[in-house]
Amino acid sequence: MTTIELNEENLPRLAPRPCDCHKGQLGHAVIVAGGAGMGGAGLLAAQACLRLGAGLVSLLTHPDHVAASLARQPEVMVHGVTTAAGLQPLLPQATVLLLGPGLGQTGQAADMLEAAAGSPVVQVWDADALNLLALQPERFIAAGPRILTPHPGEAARLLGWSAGEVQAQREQAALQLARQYQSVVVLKGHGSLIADPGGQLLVCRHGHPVMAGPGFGDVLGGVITAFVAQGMSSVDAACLAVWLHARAGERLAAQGRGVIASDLLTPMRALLEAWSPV
Ligand SMILES: NC(=O)C1=CN([C@@H]2O[C@H](COP(=O)(O)OP(=O)(O)OC[C@H]3O[C@@H](n4cnc5c(N)ncnc54)[C@H](O)[C@@H]3O)[C@@H](O)[C@H]2O)[C@@H](O)CC1
Ligand SMILES: Nc1ncnc2c1ncn2[C@@H]1O[C@H](COP(=O)(O)OP(=O)(O)O)[C@@H](O)[C@H]1O
Repeated sequence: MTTIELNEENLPRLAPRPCDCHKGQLGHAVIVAGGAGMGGAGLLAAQACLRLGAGLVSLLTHPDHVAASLARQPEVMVHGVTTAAGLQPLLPQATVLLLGPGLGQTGQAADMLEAAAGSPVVQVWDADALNLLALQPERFIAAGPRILTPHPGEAARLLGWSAGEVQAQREQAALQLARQYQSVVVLKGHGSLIADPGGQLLVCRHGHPVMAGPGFGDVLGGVITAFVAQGMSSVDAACLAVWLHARAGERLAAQGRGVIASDLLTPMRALLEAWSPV
């Protein structure tokens, strides 16, 4: 097994925007996230997606979260949705989907996930989408290409292993997940790994323990989605997002404990602009 270390020699770049660029060329990310009590997860993902350059971002979330989300981020189009039927009219607008942050694992969440899985666009599966997939893999076969972003606990559920077993053999776990689910996989945690079903494996050796807090994964999901929206391949989007996210965490490390996930947005944008000027 050859593991490629992500570094500035092999890191992909976003293409510069043409001067007549308009938002319709930068993708429409539809994010299905934020069940009862977890509105922040979807909002963090939506903000990150918007801040890393997606053309349009729609957040489909529990109705309880609509007003707060709009107040915090009016550029995001926020819809209160709790059923698969409510989701259907919005899905055809998507050029990329992000499914799962804070979604919950209720029957309605599963129905919404099943409806979204039928979309032909690239689908980023995170958090509760992964937990639901682990419970009923045969129900949630995606119509479009899929990127799975498990942390070690979610990876364990998907593989039927323990989290300890995943951590003891992270590279095998990432490759096995990519093969088993025929998806690009980002196995998160210290030394995040990116695997594809063909057996390609990359590792990011950046990042910092200040990132051990709520919502850091939700932000990563939003960033991957933003890069797919802007035309990157799934593997390139995953690599660039993981690297920027980890490097931004390192930049914040001097602030010590209490760095929060939304703090990543400013340094990630600065790093992206240095790496891939607009
Ligand atoms: N503001 C919000 O609304 C937030 C909502 N969240 C949502 O809360 C739900 C539950 O997600 P959680 O991730 O908290 O719970 P989980 O039960 O999925 O994961 C926690 C467990 O996973 C394992 N694990 C995770 N990372 C690990 C690592 N790096 N090394 C070893 N083991 C590791 C550990 O066993 C840990 O106890 C998800 O839907 C998530 O999206 C979270 O994202 C936190 C923020
Ligand atoms: N100690 C650490 N070193 C490097 N990266 C970390 C560390 N702790 C957390 N991270 C990163 O932060 C993110 C946490 O994601 P996740 O566990 O899904 O959080 P949440 O569900 O709260 O959003 C992952 O991208 C992970 O790689």
